[in-house]
Amino acid sequence: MSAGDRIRGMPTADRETVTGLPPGIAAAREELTPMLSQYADLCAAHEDALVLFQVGDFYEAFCEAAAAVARVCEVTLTERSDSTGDYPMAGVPIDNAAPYLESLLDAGYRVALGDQVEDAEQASGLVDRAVTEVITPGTVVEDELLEAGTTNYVAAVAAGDGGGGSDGGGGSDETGSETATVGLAAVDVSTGEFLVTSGDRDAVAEELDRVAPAELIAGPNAPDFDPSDAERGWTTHAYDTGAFERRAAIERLEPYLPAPDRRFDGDAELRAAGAVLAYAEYTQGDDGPLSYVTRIRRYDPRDRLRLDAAAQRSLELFENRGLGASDTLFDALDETSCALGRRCLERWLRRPLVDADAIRSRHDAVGELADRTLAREGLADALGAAYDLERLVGRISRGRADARDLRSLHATLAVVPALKATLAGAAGERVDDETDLPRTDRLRDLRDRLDELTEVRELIDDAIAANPPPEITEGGVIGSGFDDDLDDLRDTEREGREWVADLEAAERERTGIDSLSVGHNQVHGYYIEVTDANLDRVPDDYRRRQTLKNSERYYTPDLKEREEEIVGAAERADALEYELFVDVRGRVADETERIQGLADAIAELDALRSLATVAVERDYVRPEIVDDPAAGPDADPDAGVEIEGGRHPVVERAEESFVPNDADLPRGSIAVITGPNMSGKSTYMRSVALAVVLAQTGSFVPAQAATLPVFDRLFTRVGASDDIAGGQSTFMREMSELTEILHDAGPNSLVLLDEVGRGTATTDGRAIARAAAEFIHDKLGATALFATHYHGLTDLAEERERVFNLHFTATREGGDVTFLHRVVPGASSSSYGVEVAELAGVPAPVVERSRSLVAAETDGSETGADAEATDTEADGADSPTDGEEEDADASLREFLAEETEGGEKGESAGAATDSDSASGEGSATGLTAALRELDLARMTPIEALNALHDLQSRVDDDG
Ligand SMILES: Nc1ncnc2c1ncn2[C@@H]1O[C@H](COP(=O)(O)OP(=O)(O)OP(=O)(O)O)[C@@H](O)[C@H]1O
Repeated sequence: MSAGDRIRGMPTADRETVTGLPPGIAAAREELTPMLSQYADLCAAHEDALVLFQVGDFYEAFCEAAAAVARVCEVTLTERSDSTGDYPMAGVPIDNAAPYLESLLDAGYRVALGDQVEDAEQASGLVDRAVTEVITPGTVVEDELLEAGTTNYVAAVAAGDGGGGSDGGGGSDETGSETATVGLAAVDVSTGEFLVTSGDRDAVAEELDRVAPAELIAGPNAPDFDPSDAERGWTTHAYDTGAFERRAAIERLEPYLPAPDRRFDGDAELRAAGAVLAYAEYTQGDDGPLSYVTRIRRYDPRDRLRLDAAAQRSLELFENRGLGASDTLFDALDETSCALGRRCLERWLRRPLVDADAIRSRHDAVGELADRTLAREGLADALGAAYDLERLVGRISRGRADARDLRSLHATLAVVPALKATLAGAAGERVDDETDLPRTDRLRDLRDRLDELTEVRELIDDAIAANPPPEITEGGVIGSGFDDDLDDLRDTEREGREWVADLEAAERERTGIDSLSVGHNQVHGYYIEVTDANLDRVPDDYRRRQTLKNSERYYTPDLKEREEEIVGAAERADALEYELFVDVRGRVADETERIQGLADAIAELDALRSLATVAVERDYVRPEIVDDPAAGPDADPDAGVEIEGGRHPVVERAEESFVPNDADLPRGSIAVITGPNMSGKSTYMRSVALAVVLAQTGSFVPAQAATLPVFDRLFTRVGASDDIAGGQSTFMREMSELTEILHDAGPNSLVLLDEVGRGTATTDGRAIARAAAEFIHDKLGATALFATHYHGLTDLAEERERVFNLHFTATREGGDVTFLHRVVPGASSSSYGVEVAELAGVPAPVVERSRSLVAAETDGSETGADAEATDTEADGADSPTDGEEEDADASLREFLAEETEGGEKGESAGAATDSDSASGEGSATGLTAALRELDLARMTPIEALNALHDLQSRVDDDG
């Protein structure tokens, strides 16, 4: 579950009552004890957050906030009583806070951690506390709260000052409009990745879908997005409008990059970037700039294949709408070995490339790795040992890394030499005879970027113990031999302990008391214990420390001296270790940029290796990328999609015998695809779109051969997606998606339309489908695949130059239909809807009756047992009657209407194979009248069933 998922459905009222200062505390504010007064101050300073306040080993909340914590975290509500009154209190253990924090985030809270910031033992009076971190869905950095190998962004959107508005945020008329520029900035606080872009409202909305932030902060006058946030999986928080002001943004950005106002494309980007940084810093405890945010990357969404949310959803790139929730394209591609690679692959798939050379460069590398089995395997082994460097370096430079994190960094650096050697052909592999370097530029470049960071590795190796404890303040984190002073202290401590260890034997001998023992406890330290029976033999230099029931405990001046030496040395050693550790961590943090560079190289290498592994194991082929027609005189302006033996990358994993299909779509052409239900139309269309997405991501494609142009946008209108949450009817949603396509598609777009128009009455739907297809062909010039049950649409092939028909076939033997899943030229003649209904378990009487109605309608126009249509038949032989096009799947109502008007259907005299067709017109007409009289809207299911039963008996009687 992403952090964004967690906050869906959070009732707003809940949040309002318990963030900031709880009313119960506010009411008693004047008389609070100093500690609760400190709590009240922190709450008042964090109005949007629920404050958890450190008291000893617990994080506590009070009054209404306590009630919320108790409810959400399912902990007991207790009470704190002091001289000023009783206050409800609830707490969670600091040591095991993660699951409770997760519950609070799940419930939609932002949580401010009010930690003790001075040592309780050193403090005179009240311990100082401060908010060290505000945990929010988009800014969590705790590993326990983040999913491995994913990104977690907080984003900000800001309006520019276009429209003549003030510095505070811009003119409201302009910024609300669809064309005003909106800035978008997003940061992954756990890794430091930072993205900035801008565009009109729609472009930014689309980009937000790709970024998929866990949390969004919106500046003044920033547009509202539709559909709403909740549906898109993030939550929107208001944030200090001052942070969106131009001057404040510039000041905020200056420590990160010089002259920020010249780095961005316009004011809106600057404001969004400044605000998101302000928010990120605020959540990290306002300790100043986040030094690991070193790569602020601005980009133009047009530099990537644009895939809107509908396309991402319907192509099931990251989420599967069906039952097998993990069957997504990403899953099919993900053979990465480490979190860095996984995150990189996800980024690539969210933003496929549009530059032909950049695409080919990825294909080159994938090809080389696909050829080099040994290298692939060697890399997988080495990469499997790599930790998440991006998050590690984030923690290191935030000063939150412990010694184990540094060891993890070390372990990752330790694999770099192996990665380089493997790329250059270790294990006796022949790579490049002359250079011993990878064959492709891309892998050579990657090899150069694999920075071994030898000094950092050696520093950690020398400084940090091999198996350090999780705490960094209690010693044991620094290895021996690193610091002379520390070694001396440890020697002193060790010698002292040895002396104590020997003391028992020495004293037994000196005193002659065999039962004498030497021990230690937390309160009294070292002691010599003598039982009462031997007290007369206690020497004079023994000083009494403690009296027990049957014995006395003593110390000697020597023992005391040694003890002080041991304790002193241990304390100083712990303190020195901490200092040394912080110093080492700081020196490692100084190399943040280099470590991030290495992380990028490892990530890319793993992503490429994953693509190569998939290519080999699933038999993908390198697609040939044809140049953009604008690229030069050699480019073929019509070069379109040519796929031989293409497969659907996800469906083929579930289907044992997937049937490969070809696709030949010149640029600007429209394939109208007809065929029975369940025959494979949607799967086919998606296979083509997924081949495009895969190719532009840098992957090979599931086919025998493929030549593909570079598309810049991909649109889909696939399936009926209900939008109940968004309050839109299915048909309304369908039409708004269609609107977007008809507005924005162009010659470099690929458009998938699946059964457009089916959400409304057949006549209207058919008209809309046809008009849309004509518009796409005549005006937009986009390349399109159009699956439809409106067979009339197949006439377009005769009327328009670049429209052609494809259909899917099935065979029928007796009553059984077998889908061949094979696409062939021409249009189909049958929908086999009744057979699919039967497969789905519709009761036999209804199936039989439907069959007889269909037979009556077609009246022998079917060709026979083999339902496969010939081209002539398909492209027009099912000629319209009364000037109307005929649909093989015309609804029952339409059929009945036409039938009573006495319309004779079909001109061919071929006999239908189904025996029911013999039931003939006479009985069908009588039944029709009976059917027509039924008032379905007023019938209960039982009445309907009875009516059906009557009708059936009449058929039997007639029969
Ligand atoms: N090429 C293929 N090889 C094998 N099985 C396939 C193939 N294409 C589709 N299928 C199987 O057939 C099922 C139905 O396919 P699909 O949803 O594409 O049909 P459709 O023609 O779009 O149906 P409808 O018109 O009802 O929407 C798929 O779930 C898949 O299991």
